[in-house]
Amino acid sequence: MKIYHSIMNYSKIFSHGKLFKQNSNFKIKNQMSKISSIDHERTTSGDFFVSKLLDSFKVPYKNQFTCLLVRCGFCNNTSLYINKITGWFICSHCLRYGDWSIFKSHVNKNNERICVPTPKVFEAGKDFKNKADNLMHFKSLKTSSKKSILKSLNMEELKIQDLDRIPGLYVNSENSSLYLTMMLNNKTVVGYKEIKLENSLNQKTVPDDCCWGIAQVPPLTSNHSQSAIIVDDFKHLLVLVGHQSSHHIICLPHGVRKLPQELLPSLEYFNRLILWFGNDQIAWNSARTFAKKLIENRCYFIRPTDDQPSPYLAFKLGLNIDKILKTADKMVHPSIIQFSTIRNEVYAELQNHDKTLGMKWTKFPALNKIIGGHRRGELTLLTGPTGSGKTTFISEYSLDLAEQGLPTLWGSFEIRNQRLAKIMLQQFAKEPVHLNLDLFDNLADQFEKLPLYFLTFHGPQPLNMVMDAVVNAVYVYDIGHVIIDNVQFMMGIGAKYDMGSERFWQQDSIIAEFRRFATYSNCHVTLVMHPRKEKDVEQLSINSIFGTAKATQEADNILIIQNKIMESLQIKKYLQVSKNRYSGNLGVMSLEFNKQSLSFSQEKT
Ligand SMILES: Nc1ncnc2c1ncn2[C@@H]1O[C@H](COP(=O)(O)OP(=O)(O)OP(=O)(O)O)[C@@H](O)[C@H]1O
Repeated sequence: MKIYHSIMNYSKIFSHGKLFKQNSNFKIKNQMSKISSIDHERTTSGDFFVSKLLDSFKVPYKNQFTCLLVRCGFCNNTSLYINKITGWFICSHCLRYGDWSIFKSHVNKNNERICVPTPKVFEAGKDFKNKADNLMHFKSLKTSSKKSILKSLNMEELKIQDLDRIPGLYVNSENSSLYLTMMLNNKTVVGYKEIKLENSLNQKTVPDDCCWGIAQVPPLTSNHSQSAIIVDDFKHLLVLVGHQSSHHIICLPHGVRKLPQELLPSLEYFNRLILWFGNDQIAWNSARTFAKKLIENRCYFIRPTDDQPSPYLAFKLGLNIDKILKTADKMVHPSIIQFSTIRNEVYAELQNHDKTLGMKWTKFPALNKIIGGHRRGELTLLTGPTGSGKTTFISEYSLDLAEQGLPTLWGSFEIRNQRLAKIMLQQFAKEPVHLNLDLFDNLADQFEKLPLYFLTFHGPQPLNMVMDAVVNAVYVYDIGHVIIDNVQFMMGIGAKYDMGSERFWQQDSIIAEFRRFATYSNCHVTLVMHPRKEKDVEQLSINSIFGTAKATQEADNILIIQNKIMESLQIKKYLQVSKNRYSGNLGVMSLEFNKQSLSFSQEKT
């Protein structure tokens, strides 16, 4: 079975800048053909077919954690990694890379359409090489310069000689910036981090969108150790290098924001990965999501309690780093557990009670009060009368979270992505963009940096196609929030309200599938649904949701946009929280619409 993946990152479209000024349809089609169409073959159970296909072509492979390792047909080294889930591949020696269809065309000798993969050119690596003439390796600096660097980083207590063993640490000639190289399989420089010493919070990763490597420091005691501690910031890496010597220490290029599949080959060597991120909810969620991608049974986690903060904070508070490392727990628990197994996790949740309530909306404080926040792994239903503003509201609601860094995937089955993006851009700009087109380029530059992705599906789609794209996006882009607008359009029943029993059954299976997906992937799913046809004057309730009771039973949260007709015949709107499984709090939030910014925000401007 061939399944075509249809995900596009809107930033890719905006990167052409003049979307609304030029012939947008043509540009978008062009972009889509590049980004979509990852040719997949899966078994009926949904597993990727790579290994089976390699078997059938008699291609020997070594089964690793996330990839299969094969002999490269171009350079003849056993250094070609194929991702087991997506089929994407790279040879760490000749740097040829591509998607599964390219690889497959090569091994399938009968195939007439052979695509030749091109070696990857790492622009950031070249850029670093150009800079290198003006850089000095940290190890070769004078002691006084090293001390002053540590002072700028507020880490004077670290021993200089410990930092000398970081292979990729450089300083510029003005002693104003540190550079930490990111390597693919410890061989090729593919990117770097630049840290301004006057303010170490001012750091950037090059390339910022998707770096294919990691920073890695080998252990002192034995180079054969296959255990690594993974951190999300260079400061944590420095602290750990100064405090322990038996594990490799790895710094991720994009912190807890994302873990691109392209850097997974660099982590294949390790059979034990200790994930030590900060002790906030975002870090904790990322650790759990990353562990799934890294293969859970080799992952251990430093649970985020007050006495186990991030490595840098632990160092500043004088805590015992070795002791904290010893608490690293396995991610995977057996099917049957006792309280002792989850005791630490429960303690961490109790200690971080406010953080476990979820990510707060900046624009909807009233919603924070009722629901607590936006939590991963939950299913939310949003309904409301036709034209009441469901799309407009959920667009702003999701944008608020994406602006705080939550990778978000939109499935807009009812309106075209261009229209949705236009709404979002107006909400982002807080003013009508069409009245001030000069703002467009600047706005689009900022907007394209948001972790927003859009399914290219429009109109009715089979559930398996949609789920396939969604599951793939979660894997590739670390999506934490999926929005489907709306379920009836996806099913192909548009605004018709007469559902036969088959339709009910179909909708139930869609909801059950998204429920399972949300729980398993620790990803929040928001489904927009039409209500049943009711008289316009009637207030909607949980029972007004389209379909059987399944939808309302499966949902964790139910949000209803209500129209209230005042005596003055004005229509006032409010959002009613009719179900909240987490805390049980129910309530209403008034919705004041600002037509200029298409916003319901309660934020004071
Ligand atoms: N509170 C409001 N007052 C006035 N206009 C609004 C309000 N909310 C949304 N709108 C406008 O109404 C139109 C329809 O909004 P929207 O598409 O968000 O509704 P919807 O409930 O998703 O519609 P549908 O039922 O067709 O899916 C849009 O032009 C939007 O700008």
